[in-house]
Amino acid sequence: MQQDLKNCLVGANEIKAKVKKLGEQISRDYAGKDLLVIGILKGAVIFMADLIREITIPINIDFMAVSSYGATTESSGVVRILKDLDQSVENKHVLIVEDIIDSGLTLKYLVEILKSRGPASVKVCTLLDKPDRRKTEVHVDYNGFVIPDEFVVGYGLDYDEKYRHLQEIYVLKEEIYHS
Ligand SMILES: O=P(O)(O)OC[C@H]1O[C@H](OP(=O)(O)OP(=O)(O)O)[C@H](O)[C@@H]1O
Ligand code: HPA
Ligand SMILES: [Mg+2]
Repeated sequence: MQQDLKNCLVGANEIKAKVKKLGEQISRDYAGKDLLVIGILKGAVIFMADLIREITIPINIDFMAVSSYGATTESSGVVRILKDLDQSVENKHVLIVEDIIDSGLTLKYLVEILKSRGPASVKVCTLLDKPDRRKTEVHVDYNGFVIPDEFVVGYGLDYDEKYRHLQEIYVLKEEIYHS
């Protein structure tokens, strides 16, 4: 496992401090509003669990599962909904929580779908942003870390469903996905 990783990009303490800051910001911005926080499975599961515990206002949570990466480091471009929300977003303020925005294709698809369902607003919170790889323009409201164009794993992020449980964010060695 350790031998598959090139270097640690974001350490556990740095993540913790950033998540706390994002939680505080979200709590301030949505005070007095009806907020539904939507975690995008599976990648966002760890970030979502930590983030919502730093939010100090009442919220509801729900999850959607979508997938466009399999055993690859490039988006297939086809975003599939594997699990939809359990509730309506009509007239609710919606905050999408993602682990990473890379090509932007997943987020663009999600924002379009959710906006078509009549929410009061749709905003986006991501832990990681890899702007060099964008294939489509997307707006991000809350952003943890801007990262370089490298494939990363850990803290929810996978390669071929592995490494999600790592506490920190690592760059994956290229030989792992080129072999
Ligand atoms: O900006 P993009 O290029 O669309 O990439 C970002 C998306 O890719 C990953 O999901 P993935 O399809 O790997 O599913 P997973 O969360 O279950 O790993 C990640 O969790 C984001 O949802
Ligand atoms: O760098 C990444 N790592 C893991 N999953 C991802 N999905 C898009 N980009 C990435
Ligand atoms: Mg993935």
